[in-house]
Amino acid sequence: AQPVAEWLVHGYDNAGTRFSPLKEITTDNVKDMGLVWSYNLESTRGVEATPIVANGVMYVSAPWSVVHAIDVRTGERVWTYDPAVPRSYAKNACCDVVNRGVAVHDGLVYVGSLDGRLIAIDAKTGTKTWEQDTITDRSRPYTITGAPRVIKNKVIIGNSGAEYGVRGYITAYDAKTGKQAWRWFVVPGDPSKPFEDESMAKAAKTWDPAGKYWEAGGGGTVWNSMVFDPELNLMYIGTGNASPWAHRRRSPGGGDNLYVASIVALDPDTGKYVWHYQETPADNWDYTSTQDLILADLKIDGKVRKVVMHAPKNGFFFVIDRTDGSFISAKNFVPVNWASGYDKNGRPIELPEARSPDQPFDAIPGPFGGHNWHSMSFSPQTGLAYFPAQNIPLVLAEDKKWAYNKAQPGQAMAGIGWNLAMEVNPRPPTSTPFGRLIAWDPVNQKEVWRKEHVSPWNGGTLVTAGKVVFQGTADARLIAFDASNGRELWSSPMGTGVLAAPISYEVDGRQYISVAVGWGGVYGQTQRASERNTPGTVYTFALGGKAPMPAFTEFQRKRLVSGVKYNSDHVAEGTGLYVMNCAFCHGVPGVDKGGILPNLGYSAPEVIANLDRFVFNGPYVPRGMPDFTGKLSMEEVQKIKAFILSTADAIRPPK
Ligand SMILES: O=C(O)c1cc(C(=O)O)c2c(n1)C(=O)C(=O)c1cc(C(=O)O)[nH]c1-2
Ligand SMILES: [Ca+2]
Repeated sequence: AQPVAEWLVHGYDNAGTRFSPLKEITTDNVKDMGLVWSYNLESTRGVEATPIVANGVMYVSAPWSVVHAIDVRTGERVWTYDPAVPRSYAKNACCDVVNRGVAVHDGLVYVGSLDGRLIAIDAKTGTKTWEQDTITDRSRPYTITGAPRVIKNKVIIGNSGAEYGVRGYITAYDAKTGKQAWRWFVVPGDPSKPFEDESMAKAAKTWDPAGKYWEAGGGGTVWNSMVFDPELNLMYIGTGNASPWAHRRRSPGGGDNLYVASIVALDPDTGKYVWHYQETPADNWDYTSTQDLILADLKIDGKVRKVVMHAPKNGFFFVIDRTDGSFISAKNFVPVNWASGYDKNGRPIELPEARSPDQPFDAIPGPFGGHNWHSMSFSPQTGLAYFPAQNIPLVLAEDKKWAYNKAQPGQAMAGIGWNLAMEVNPRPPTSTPFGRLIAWDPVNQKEVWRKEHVSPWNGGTLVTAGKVVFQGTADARLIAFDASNGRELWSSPMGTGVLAAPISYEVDGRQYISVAVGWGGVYGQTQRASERNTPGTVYTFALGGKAPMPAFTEFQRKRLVSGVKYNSDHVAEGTGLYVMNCAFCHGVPGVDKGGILPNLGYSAPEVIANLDRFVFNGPYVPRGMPDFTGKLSMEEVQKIKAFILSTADAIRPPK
């Protein structure tokens, strides 16, 4: 049993509940909470880390996988460790240069670096003890954004890259020495070569080799969730979407494509596959199952069941038997238009229009998910799970011209190295965006309360024995809710939009709430819901805290670009080129407000006039922008310019 006082593991405990048993802060007195200290993470990109607090020190990772050690009594820096990720590597990260946190075990702090290394740092001194390259194939754009976990003296890490085309796997290393203990691949490799294990031979039967799925890697990356049941001696992971997204392109003859979009149970000693439950068979919509898993024992139909709970991107809340992976129940927690429900065997009942070869589909939830990685919590007191639900509209249509890794004219997303085999937004979406906090009863599979927020992309949650739920929001607040009914009890402004989950811990008999804040992640690259743009900061609160808030920085909106000549005949073609090559980082010119990356509608006229100088081996390549040399022609850049300029003209208020 861990001391209740600290926050030693990513999800608070092995079960990943994010339920703190501390109860000095209650629904009655939370209104008296104030700031105790704040700490500058010196960053401008998404902060997604759950801090770890061990022996009075907070270990938290910032963008670019930089680790900060902070004295929780004073908020002062103990040390920082920068793994010196080459900034040019950012082009390989689909969703910002984020890091979801460190693991701490036996005097060492573990971080996965964006460029794929696992590093052990001395917790006292902040110096490196060992480092391992976790990447099996350096010719592919693998990244790491997830937090490592330590299970039975092994430190375990997965990776990312399924939008680009990689083969997902996880690896365990001896926590002390860094020596590799085991590795489990999520999807099969080239079937003409020997399979790594039996589970891969079994999985290969669910892929059609005519799709040469191994060329694009197959996907199934493990980039977020990992929990552990010591009694059953099983660890559980959630696996990501397939590479490429379009099922017909990677597996033309059909097949479920194991083990993508699944919950998988592994033996933590050997890495051997034990069971799986696939939440989205034959995924076609980027429905990753990497969202936080939570283990609990729930009384269902009069019987206590050992379950794993999950609210993945696909919009259904799952309750699965964690002893053997058998299906208990699934119910949609947001509106869903790809499936009408799940049958008693746990298979989705798909709606036919969801996989049309010819028609664009405005999937609900869209590829950003009905729930993304933002952490879920579960209170055994209320029996409720708390998580941010959302919809972010995006229309997809199968890309018939797709071929792996070939930047050919008209091939969607090839210029940025993505292999989706999908065209994005071939027509404008009609579904409605929303973001809300949901309190969900997993036994009865129903929503108990909700709180609507002003925007999607809100922060993860913490729930405490004081019956308070804490959540940060996209519009830059930290809010306390009554866990039973969702009543808002307290809130504080934050320096910018919040993504990560708060934590709670006790030092010298006092309960603290901390949250690491920095807007970004995939949605935050292009959009924002707050006018604040303060650098990444850790805020720490307690009852009676009286420290002043640090000064907040305002987001500086520039002027809509104007005064550059363009040919309006180019706009139509420029629109498609812009969406395929620019939109994922820079958003819709002038319409999206600009997230953490510049919105090109607000560029200086000189930048747009000379756009080719930025696009072809430009000044931002060393900072992570892709180089479009050989992927776009000079004429195509002229067309992209016309789209940016005409959009700015279209939304400019009349004089
Ligand atoms: O398939 C992958 O390997 C992968 C990786 C990541 C990541 O590492 O951040 C994300 C996603 N997919 C993804 O689909 C997604 O929606 C997403 C959001 C975020 C984020 O940090 O905001 N990361 C990722
Ligand atoms: Ca993905």
